[in-house]
Amino acid sequence: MIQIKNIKKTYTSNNIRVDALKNINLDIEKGDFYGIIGLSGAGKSTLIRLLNRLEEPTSGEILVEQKDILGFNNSELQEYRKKTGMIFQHFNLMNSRSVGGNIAFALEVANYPKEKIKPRIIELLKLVELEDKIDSYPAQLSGGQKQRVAIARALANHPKVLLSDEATSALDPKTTKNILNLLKDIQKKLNLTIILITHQMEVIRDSCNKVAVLDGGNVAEVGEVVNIFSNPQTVITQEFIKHLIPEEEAEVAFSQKSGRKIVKLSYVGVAVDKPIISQLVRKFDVDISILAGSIDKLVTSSVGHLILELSGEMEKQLKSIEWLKQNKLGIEVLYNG
Ligand SMILES: Nc1ncnc2c1ncn2[C@@H]1O[C@H](COP(=O)(O)OP(=O)(O)OP(=O)(O)O)[C@@H](O)[C@H]1O
Repeated sequence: MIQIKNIKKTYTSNNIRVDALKNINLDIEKGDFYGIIGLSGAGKSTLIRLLNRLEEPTSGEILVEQKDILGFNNSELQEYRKKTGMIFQHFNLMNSRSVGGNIAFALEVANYPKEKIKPRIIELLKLVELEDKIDSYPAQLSGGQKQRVAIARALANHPKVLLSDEATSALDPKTTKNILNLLKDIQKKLNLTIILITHQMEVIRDSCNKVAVLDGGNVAEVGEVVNIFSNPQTVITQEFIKHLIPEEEAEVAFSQKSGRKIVKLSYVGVAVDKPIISQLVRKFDVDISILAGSIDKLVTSSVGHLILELSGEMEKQLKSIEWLKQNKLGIEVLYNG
């Protein structure tokens, strides 16, 4: 649905040159909930601003449904923007207008038929479960409610794509989950493609099926969230994931003893059900202690991590590790005692 090809963006101000995006290639399919994660300065906002043409790239191509959006004339661009909704970290609501008035604005500028505006507002407020707030003003709403209004406004003109620029970053964890659940529901109901940028891996975990990790203007890693979570390839991705499970590291540091090995197993989906530990004990006569464990419930599957301490004869420990590798479980030796 969206192809980003060889995109480069260089800013130059006061003779200082910043290569914000160096060479970005991404393929976003219809119906994806596509996450773009990166540290501050990685180029996330620049990329999303290119997608709705608030910025122009220095070079490269962006195709949306096979159309080159960089070649659009004014009326094509206007039409494209109608079909591309956007939500922001700070909601960007007009304080002088009521909830209904904020949504009406998006419809008015798109020349929506006057008599259909009120029914459309009611329909949108039902979708975001805020029908009773139609006459309230933004100042009377919580952060989560404001973001719901912003979502309703972004959907007013039946967009095909919704761009979310750190839309949950100003919200507490519980409200963040509510908003992500709402976005997932809406995506299914309306068959939307959502592109979400964030600096939080838990947001990716709780909402996206695919993710691109940006680092210094490049794509460090890209793929299905389940693959990236179970087997992150780059240090930057490993760091993002590590932040979700800090307590495991403390356990490992605390448990290091000579003659024992500590391994981390990663397994996906159905592998969660396999009796791995009992098989290991029976086959190799090793002793196993579980130091830590977690299951990340992703949108498409689950990824489990187990941190095990192996003890007993060294040869049996080594054979156990070999067997785990052969069984195609992700295995990393964290401590080689
Ligand atoms: N208008 C601009 N003029 C000059 N440099 C800019 C401009 N906008 C962004 N940059 C620079 O481009 C780089 C990427 O910025 P961008 O805002 O895209 O990153 P980001 O990943 O969204 O960061 P954050 O999470 O902090 O918003 C940064 O070095 C930033 O300073």
